[in-house]
Amino acid sequence: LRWRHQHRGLLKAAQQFPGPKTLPGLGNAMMFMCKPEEMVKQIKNLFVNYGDIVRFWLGPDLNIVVACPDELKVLLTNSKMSVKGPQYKYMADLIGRGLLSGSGPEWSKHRKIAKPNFGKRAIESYTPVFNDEVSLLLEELRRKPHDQQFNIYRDIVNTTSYSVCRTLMGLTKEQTMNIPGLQEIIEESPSNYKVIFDRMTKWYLQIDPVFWLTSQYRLQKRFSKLITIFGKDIVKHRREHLKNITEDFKLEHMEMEEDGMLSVVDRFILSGELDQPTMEKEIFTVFTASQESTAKTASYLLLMMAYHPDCQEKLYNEIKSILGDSDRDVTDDDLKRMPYMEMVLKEVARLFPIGAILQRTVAEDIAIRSGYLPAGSSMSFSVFHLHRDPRFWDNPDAFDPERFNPENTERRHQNAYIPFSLGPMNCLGRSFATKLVKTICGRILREFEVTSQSSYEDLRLAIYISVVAIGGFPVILKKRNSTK
Ligand code: HEM
Repeated sequence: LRWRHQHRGLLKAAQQFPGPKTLPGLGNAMMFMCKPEEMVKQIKNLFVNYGDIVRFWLGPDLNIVVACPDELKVLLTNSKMSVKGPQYKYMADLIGRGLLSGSGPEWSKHRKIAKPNFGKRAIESYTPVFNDEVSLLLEELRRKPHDQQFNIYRDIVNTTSYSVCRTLMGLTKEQTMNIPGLQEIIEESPSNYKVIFDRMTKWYLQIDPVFWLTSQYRLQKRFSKLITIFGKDIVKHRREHLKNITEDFKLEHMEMEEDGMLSVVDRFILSGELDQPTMEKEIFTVFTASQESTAKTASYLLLMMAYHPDCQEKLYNEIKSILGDSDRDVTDDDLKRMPYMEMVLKEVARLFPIGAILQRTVAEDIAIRSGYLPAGSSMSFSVFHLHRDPRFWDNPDAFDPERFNPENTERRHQNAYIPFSLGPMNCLGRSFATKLVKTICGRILREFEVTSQSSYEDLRLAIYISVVAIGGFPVILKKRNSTK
């Protein structure tokens, strides 16, 4: 009763929006007590049954789900919306309250420090490392038994992880190979994302003493130790490296707006703004935000090519016309001349967004349609559902890169496509990810034809923070005759 009295403003404001019936104490939390695969359907039903601005309660948290793209754009670009939602606190155990799950002065300071490494000039400087890592990947793929199906994500995620360590972290190849626990971190990351998502969606796991009794907690604790050691090792290497760099060089490069001569870790150290534990968490944040997302996107792209041989043929012809028959490095110029690759990647990011459901805290009342989002509530949005909303996409579940040809791009709803989110909290690594995915896929598809024993209709998806392919990424690679 006291809670109802204290929050009467929020309760009253909630009445502006339609939504499902609530249970005392739990609100609508039971809605998410389902298999992850069913969650996609549950959320869709909300929009079908209640329209495109819907309220639901996760215990005491009022969530307003906005599914109309124009309103979403206005909201996401509003500075009153630059606070991450309450569900991000379950990420904070592993990654702290900084770049990815934080808000306010700490988030903005860290984002500003890291930003030069994601500018155009910095991204250009990563070309040799990306290509070197993809060459190693190709060697690995050439060794795969002929005609055998395998989960290509497992190979690609090593490439993306090593690429991140050798660019954003500033490590050498040898240092990367010797980071303690790196392989375990790569392998255990997916189950740890699932723990975070389970806590976000299962009300009983949000009660700390209950969570502490679970095997998920033990898994998270073990993982937390691994990432601390990982962060410490990287900081140690970079502190040693920085001892040999002149002060003038450091000053000059710290001031540049776009620059890859210092790594993100160097910038964290030189800024003097982060203490050691915060730095370790931010290092893991950068690592985890980048290696899994790019590996998954590249794997989805290759799987879609296996499922859609006509698209693969078109893409192969484009790649071959630019790279020819030799296994040479892919440059920025090459990538600029691959418009079909761009269309395919956009379609992949439409169907399988990495940030599937996102949330912001409403810091002050914000007008929306004839009402307002009340301060203290959360605004949630499902990028997954927006990208498959039949109001904005014909035959939305079909894979069709032609949606993104210049003519159709002109015609489609501009705000209904937000794979990297929007506004001040949009993705920092967009150009990094796009280039790495294209380099990986361009060189694999030039050398191999990709097929699969399964088909697009067999693909089963679930949402655990990002969109997960339940059966993995099963492909068969066949070397093309013309490649050397
Ligand atoms: C295809 C790959 C990627 C996709 C689709 C993607 C997508 C996203 C999305 C949707 C967000 C918004 C999250 C939110 O609002 O809660 C985000 C945030 C972020 N991403 Fe990415 N991302 C990708 C790759 C990367 C890479 C390579 C990095 C490199 C470090 C990165 C770093 C970040 C960071 C730091 C944020 C937090 C931004 C902030 O809140 O200020 N991402 N990303």
